[in-house]
Amino acid sequence: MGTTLGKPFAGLFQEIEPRIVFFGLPGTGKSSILHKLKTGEVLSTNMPTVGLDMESFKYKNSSFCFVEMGGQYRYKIQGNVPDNVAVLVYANKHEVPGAMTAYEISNELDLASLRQKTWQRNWHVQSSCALSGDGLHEGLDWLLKNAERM
Ligand SMILES: Nc1nc2c(ncn2[C@@H]2O[C@H](COP(=O)(O)OP(=O)(O)OP(=O)(O)O)[C@@H](O)[C@H]2O)c(=O)[nH]1
Ligand SMILES: [Mg+2]
Repeated sequence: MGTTLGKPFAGLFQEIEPRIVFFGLPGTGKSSILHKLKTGEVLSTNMPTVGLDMESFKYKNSSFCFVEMGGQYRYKIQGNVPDNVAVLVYANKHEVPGAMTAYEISNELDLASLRQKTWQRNWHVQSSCALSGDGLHEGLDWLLKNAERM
């Protein structure tokens, strides 16, 4: 699943607070990731997100506002991601036996060639587990560092 970070980091939104669009296949753990980041707790419900949902929280003195797009097919969004955004891919459920590594996923998505074609769009794949919290803050750290450069 991917997140794109907009400006002040110029890009998807022209707002004071950075907004992050969070999308991915259904059931990949988007709501679980946001809940864990916001509360430190494991999300106890197992309900697909209807339409979209928004979660805001602070991390390292920065405010994050995530807009989760429900992953079910009927909520599928069309359109292109602008070039000048930071794109973080959470490779979630990494503790599940047989899960692809971050390296395998970046190969599968052919991120290296994408970086050459649109040099402004910076990508990163972060392995994560929304149950233990592994990798979640590392993803935010990457966003903070890379958004500042845009
Ligand atoms: N094993 C494992 N299960 C996870 C992980 N993250 C989420 N889950 C489980 O995956 C299921 C779906 O999680 P959600 O967070 O609702 O997934 P979602 O991407 O928000 O789904 P939609 O809103 O339908 O797009 C739940 O049963 C979660 O407990 C993880 O890192 N590891
Ligand atoms: Mg959800």
